[in-house]
Amino acid sequence: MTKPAPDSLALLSVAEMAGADEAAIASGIAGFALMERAGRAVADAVSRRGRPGERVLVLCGPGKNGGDGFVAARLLEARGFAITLALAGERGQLTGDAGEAAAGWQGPVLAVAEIRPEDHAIIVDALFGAGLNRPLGGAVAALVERVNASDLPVISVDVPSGVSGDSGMTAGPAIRADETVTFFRLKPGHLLYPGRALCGVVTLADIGITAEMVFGPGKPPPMTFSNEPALWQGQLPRHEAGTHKYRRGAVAVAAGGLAGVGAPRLGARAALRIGAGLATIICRPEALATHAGRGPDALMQIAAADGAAFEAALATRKLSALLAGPALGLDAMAAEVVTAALCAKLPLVLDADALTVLAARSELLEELAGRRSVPTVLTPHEGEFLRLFGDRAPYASGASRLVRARTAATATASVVVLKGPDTVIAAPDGRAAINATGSAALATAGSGDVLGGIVTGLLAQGMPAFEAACAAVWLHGKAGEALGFGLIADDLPEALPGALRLVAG
Ligand SMILES: NC(=O)C1=CN([C@@H]2O[C@H](COP(=O)(O)OP(=O)(O)OC[C@H]3O[C@@H](n4cnc5c(N)ncnc54)[C@H](O)[C@@H]3O)[C@@H](O)[C@H]2O)[C@@H](O)CC1
Ligand SMILES: Nc1ncnc2c1ncn2[C@@H]1O[C@H](COP(=O)(O)OP(=O)(O)O)[C@@H](O)[C@H]1O
Ligand SMILES: [K+]
Repeated sequence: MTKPAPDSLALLSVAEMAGADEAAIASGIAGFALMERAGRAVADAVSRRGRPGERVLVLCGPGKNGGDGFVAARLLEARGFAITLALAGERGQLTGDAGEAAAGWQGPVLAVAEIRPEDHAIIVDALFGAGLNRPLGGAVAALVERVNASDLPVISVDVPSGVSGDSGMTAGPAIRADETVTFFRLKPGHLLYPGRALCGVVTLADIGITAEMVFGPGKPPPMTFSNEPALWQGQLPRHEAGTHKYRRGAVAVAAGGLAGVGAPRLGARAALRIGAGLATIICRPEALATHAGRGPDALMQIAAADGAAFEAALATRKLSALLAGPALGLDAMAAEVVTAALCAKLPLVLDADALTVLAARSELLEELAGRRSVPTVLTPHEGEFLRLFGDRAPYASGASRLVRARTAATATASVVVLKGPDTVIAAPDGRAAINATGSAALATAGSGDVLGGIVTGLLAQGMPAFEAACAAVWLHGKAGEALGFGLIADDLPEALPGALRLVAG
């Protein structure tokens, strides 16, 4: 039995956050007390950026997000800030806790159409949060455009107005914040683009909701996480002094012909760097001499002329995991290799050409992967995902990356790594993690081949598939961060020892 994932890394959907609020209220905290603390956290964020006497514009919406804004306005005025407060909607609309918060504000309430953001030093965006249910329109949309054009510091309450907390997506205009103050736990929309970029710095505030209230005994465990080491660090491979190379795991990488000797080698090199004991390239006969003439010398190579020879090669190498895809090719032999790989009883990573070979045949993948008793990991980027699963519901590119990755993982009984600046890792059991390491420096040829090799190397060492994929994505990102711009994919495997030191126990 593995330890459950730490709830501190949980990302809560909007509905789960509403449940957390209810759980807190059921345990005896008044809803208004939560709002009071939320408003105070926002006021504190403003106080850290500004000085008393400065003009602060507080934009309030008609729901509880607006309620937080009214509380912040009251506290900031008491601290000596000069407040302009505008309300999107009618004061009479504000009910419950938000009504109580509005009643505590003694100052004038202006209409949004009258507001000139540029007359202020700081803007608080408390227009819409978890309750956003349609695109911003009318006077509010126009105000949002004026706020964004003002270039003034904006602090958003919970999420930038116009951003979905569940998906990070926008369906119309949205606030571009410098800081977003949110409560208890982050939401997926804080980590998924474009939400992540629109949030600015995210500040997580304690408003009195405790983990015990929300995740205590009898409550469903969280299923969505921020990809941090605490999620998988305990499952990283550990090797005792007496180990030997086969115990550290033997990786094979299925390669193509002469046209693509680089990509599989990047994968194999990464597998060795992450700790696999051996790595062998299985290539077409015409590429064997070229592979043999290239470094590193630790790599081995054998030739296979057809699918049967490939299967035979898999059987002779005491293998622990297989990577198929980088520069595999798209011909009939590549298709045979992919089928053989899916039928072999070996933990498997399918990337690049292997995913394209299966393009628009996701039902074949579902059938073959569904029969496997050992882990399968798919590592598509957006283009490969689209080719494989198409653009229809529930995979349509208009749907959240989190939903699409999860749906694909369940359908294919595989761990799906949907790559991008906000890579999503999803397991067939419903768990998912969103990654935040890395930078645009990783958007370079061969970077994904290295990632495939890292996952394979961790699988070869016996790490469970979801944790292996999460660890690989995080470490790949850290290797990219350490190298920065100027990196090429060849550098990434060499930066893995440094990234590993960050998490070595
Ligand atoms: N107990 C709680 O639930 C807590 C909630 N808090 C705050 O409460 C917020 C959620 O409050 P609500 O559920 O009231 O939701 P919101 O305040 O986000 O929005 C509510 C209202 O806006 C309307 N609306 C949605 N999209 C619109 C659009 N595009 N144009 C015009 N109107 C639109 C909705 O119909 C609804 O009436 C959180 O984001 C957070 O800021 C905090 O006070 C902390 C405690
Ligand atoms: N802007 C970005 N920020 C962070 N990581 C990125 C960014 N763009 C790409 N990456 C990462 O770089 C890798 C690129 O992989 P892939 O698209 O398969 O490239 P290739 O096929 O050239 O190897 C993925 O791990 C992806 O998550
Ligand atoms: K907001």
